[in-house]
Amino acid sequence: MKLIGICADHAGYELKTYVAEWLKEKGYDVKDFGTHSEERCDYPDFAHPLARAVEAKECELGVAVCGSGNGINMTLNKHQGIRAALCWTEEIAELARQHNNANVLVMPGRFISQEEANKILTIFFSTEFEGGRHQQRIDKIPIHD
Ligand SMILES: O=C(CO)[C@H](O)[C@H](O)[C@H](O)COP(=O)(O)O
Repeated sequence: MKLIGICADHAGYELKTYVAEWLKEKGYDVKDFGTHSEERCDYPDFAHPLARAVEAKECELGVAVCGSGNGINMTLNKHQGIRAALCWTEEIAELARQHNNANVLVMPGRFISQEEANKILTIFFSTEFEGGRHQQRIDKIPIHD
C-alpha cells in the first residue's frame, strides 16, 4: 500500500481534511503531519517534516495545502530531494507529473473548490513521469556546489 504524507497550515486545514478522505477512499495509506485545527499556525512547522519523510522515501508522495500555496511550496522546495509543484488546474497538475516528476502536490486552499481539488488529485495520482529529456533537466535541479 502506498503511503502518502499530507500537511497544511490553518488556511489549508479544511482542504487537507478533504484530501485525507480522498486518498483513503482511493486505497492509499495517509500520514498526516498536521496542522490539526484551524488555529493560526506557521506552515514551515508542518512542511519541513513532510519534506523529510518524502526525501527519506518513508512517504511515496506528498500533498500540502496553505492559503495561496506559495509559502508551503517555497518551504518544501528548500529540500534538495523535493520537487513540490503548486497546482491550481488539472493541466498544471498533469504537467507537474509528466515533465517535473513532482513528488509533492501543493494546492492553494483559499483559491480552489473541493470539486477542483478532486480533479487535480485525480490527474496527479494517475499520471506517470515521461522521463527522457525531462530526466536530464530534473537531474540539474539540485545544487551540487
Ligand atoms: O503563506 C501563505 C502564502 O504563501 C499561506 O497562504 C498562508 O496560509 C497565509 O499566509 C495565512 O495567512 P493568515 O492571514 O495568517 O491566515
